[in-house]
Amino acid sequence: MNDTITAKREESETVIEFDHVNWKYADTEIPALREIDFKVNRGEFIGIIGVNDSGKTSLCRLCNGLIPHSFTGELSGNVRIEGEDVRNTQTARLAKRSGLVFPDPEAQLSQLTVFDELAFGPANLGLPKEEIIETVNKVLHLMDLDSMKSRSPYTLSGGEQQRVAIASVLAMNPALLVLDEPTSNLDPDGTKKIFQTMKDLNQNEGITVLLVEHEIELLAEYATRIIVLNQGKKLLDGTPREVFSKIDIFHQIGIHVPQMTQVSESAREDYGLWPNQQDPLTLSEMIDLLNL
Ligand SMILES: Nc1ncnc2c1ncn2[C@@H]1O[C@H](COP(=O)(O)OP(=O)(O)OP(=O)(O)O)[C@@H](O)[C@H]1O
Repeated sequence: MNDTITAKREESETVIEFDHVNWKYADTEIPALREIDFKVNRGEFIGIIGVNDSGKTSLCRLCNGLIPHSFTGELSGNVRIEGEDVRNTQTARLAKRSGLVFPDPEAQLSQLTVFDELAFGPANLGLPKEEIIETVNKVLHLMDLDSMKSRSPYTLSGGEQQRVAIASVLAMNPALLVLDEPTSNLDPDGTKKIFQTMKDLNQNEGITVLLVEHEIELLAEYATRIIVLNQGKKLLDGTPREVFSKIDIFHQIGIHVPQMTQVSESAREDYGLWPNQQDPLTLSEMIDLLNL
């Protein structure tokens, strides 16, 4: 790896910027995304929430140039990844800046061994062999996959396959990791492990994370910022505490807030408890609130 994944990047603070973005697929009437406007700073861990069809996957596709390069439709506004406009930049070049992980890891795997899977992207970029080997070994170690490097990715469990899919994206040394419902096929343990891996990559390796998820409790615990999409529009954007305090809005759009927040709000509304306290987001915050 030229600049290893642990090395500090010199580039600007903004990793990705959506500037009044509208997107409509060619064969549809209603735009999938409308007036989407936000910036992601280096080091953020962003959770994206929304009901079905709210535009989450479309937003992910814009984050690495799949839209507009692999989908036809109408795009207005600008998406810039580390300053480069996705419209004018080849997807191979964008892949070095922003990596996308899909819900179904198997669909993302294609090689005979885990090692080859990780080497595939860097090899396509034409990197020298020694550099590829060094990079792959580093990422295998980082993702705790050393013992599996000679195995076929198809013989691994769902959680292991998802780690390989993430590792193969990391081997491209992106500044931004975009994950579209990566835990949708995993059990609770596998899901928690993916969240913990994301936290480690974010905090220890400086990788900016944008994670589409339905796991509200885990997002409340791990994300530094939450964006809520609804009908293709950005409805809420703020820290988990700011966003999940809008309980009425969550009820309206049909998404639940963290259980502890809901219980705390009911306790205040129905029993007049802790009238001036902030609602907790997690169990440990609830324990603090109860002075246990
Ligand atoms: N390839 C496509 N061609 C045409 N329309 C599409 C395509 N992909 C998505 N759409 C439409 O765009 C809108 C937003 O879909 P998108 O998949 O981005 O939402 P989502 O929030 O990820 O949904 P889900 O949670 O169900 O995956 C929907 O109306 C969907 O039908």
